[in-house]
Amino acid sequence: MKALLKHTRVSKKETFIKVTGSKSESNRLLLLQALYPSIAIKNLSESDDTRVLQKALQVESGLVDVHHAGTAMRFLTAYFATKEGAEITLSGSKRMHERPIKILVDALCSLGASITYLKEEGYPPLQISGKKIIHNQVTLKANVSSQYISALLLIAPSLPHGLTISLEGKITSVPYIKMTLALLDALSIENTFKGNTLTVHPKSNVSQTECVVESDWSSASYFYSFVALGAIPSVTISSYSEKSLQGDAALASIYKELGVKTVFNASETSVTLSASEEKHVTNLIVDLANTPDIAQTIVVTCFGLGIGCTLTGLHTLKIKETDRLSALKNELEKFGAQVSITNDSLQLESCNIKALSEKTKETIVVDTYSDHRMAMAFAPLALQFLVCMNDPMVVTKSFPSFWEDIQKMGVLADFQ
Ligand SMILES: O=C(O)C1=C[C@@H](OP(=O)(O)O)[C@@H](O)[C@H](O)C1
Ligand SMILES: C=C(OP(=O)(O)O)C(=O)O
Repeated sequence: MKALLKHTRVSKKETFIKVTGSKSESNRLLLLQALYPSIAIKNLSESDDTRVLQKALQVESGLVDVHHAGTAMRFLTAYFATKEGAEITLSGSKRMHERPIKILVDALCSLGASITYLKEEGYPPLQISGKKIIHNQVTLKANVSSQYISALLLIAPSLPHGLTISLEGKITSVPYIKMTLALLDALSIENTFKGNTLTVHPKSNVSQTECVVESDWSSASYFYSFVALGAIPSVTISSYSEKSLQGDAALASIYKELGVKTVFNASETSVTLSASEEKHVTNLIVDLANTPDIAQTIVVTCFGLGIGCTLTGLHTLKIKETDRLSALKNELEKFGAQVSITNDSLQLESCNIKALSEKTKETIVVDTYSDHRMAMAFAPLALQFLVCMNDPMVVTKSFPSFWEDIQKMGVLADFQ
């Protein structure tokens, strides 16, 4: 399937959008709910990744296919490995079988788990026989993916002696680790994070607790981009609060530099994004090691504004849904951008975007590489170029109503 993106008129009145719950918070809470059924969850994410995890948690033996869902793959590996009696084949999409998992598998096996590789060593699919784990000390590398660490933290309180995790190397995507710990705190599960050591105490039950998931900040990034590129003067999105567990809430300060003002409406738990009077910077320099999922949105916004950017801390992008650094370079160059990449950074040169969009008469076909964020990050360029999106339904991985919601931003997807 393809989608021809049409730029339509929008009413200048303020518009409102309800965004589904954070997929990171939802997936953590679902895992914890499987361990402690007294937890109730509100505003659960409607993403494919959350649905896949929810369904997988019902399975006791046999095949579980998580498709493209990275957190589901990593969290379920730890969950099934420590669930006595579980006999599971855990597989995923072709890309999932290229996303490394050895660091987590080695950590679990050192604790006494039984996990074997069914194809290539270090990668899914996995054969897991759930065991009672009595060890409580583990060491692992922390510079590849924080998901391995969150996976261990989530099952840690269910182990008879809890778990002490020693992290080696520079810790990546730290806010996601802090989110996991904050959710344990919310359930009164004792934990500490000191230097490179994480400790979680055992907990046999959790009292009845209702957890309300904040809406997804990574999904909010696309509205920031639309506002920055002048789609609409202002949009209010819910349900968000100033004190967030999600690292991607850093969007508010990053997009201040890109000309978008953020106002939190505390009583309505919403946030209003509007074009600010302050001019945007002419070159954006930002380290995204804490917020890898908004890299694609930011670079495309900078291109749409005609400004340059230097993004660093991108070492995890190569092992996500696709190699996001190469994908960004390939697709931005189709629009006439000048992009250079290394293993952990991206540099975009400034350009005369008005001249570029006026002289480009042909439709630019954007490939999405089975990556929801490629489709969503590039969609705002339909305000300036004729864009045709290949495989547009990839968005359902995190944001199923994306194409419907962006009609309010003046972009209509004509599916063909
Ligand atoms: O724990 C999580 O919910 C996530 C952690 C991050 O992964 P890495 O730690 O691999 O960067 C992020 O990119 C992913 O979308 C969600
Ligand atoms: C990287 C992502 O997800 P995951 O690693 O969970 O597949 C993402 O949603 O951008």
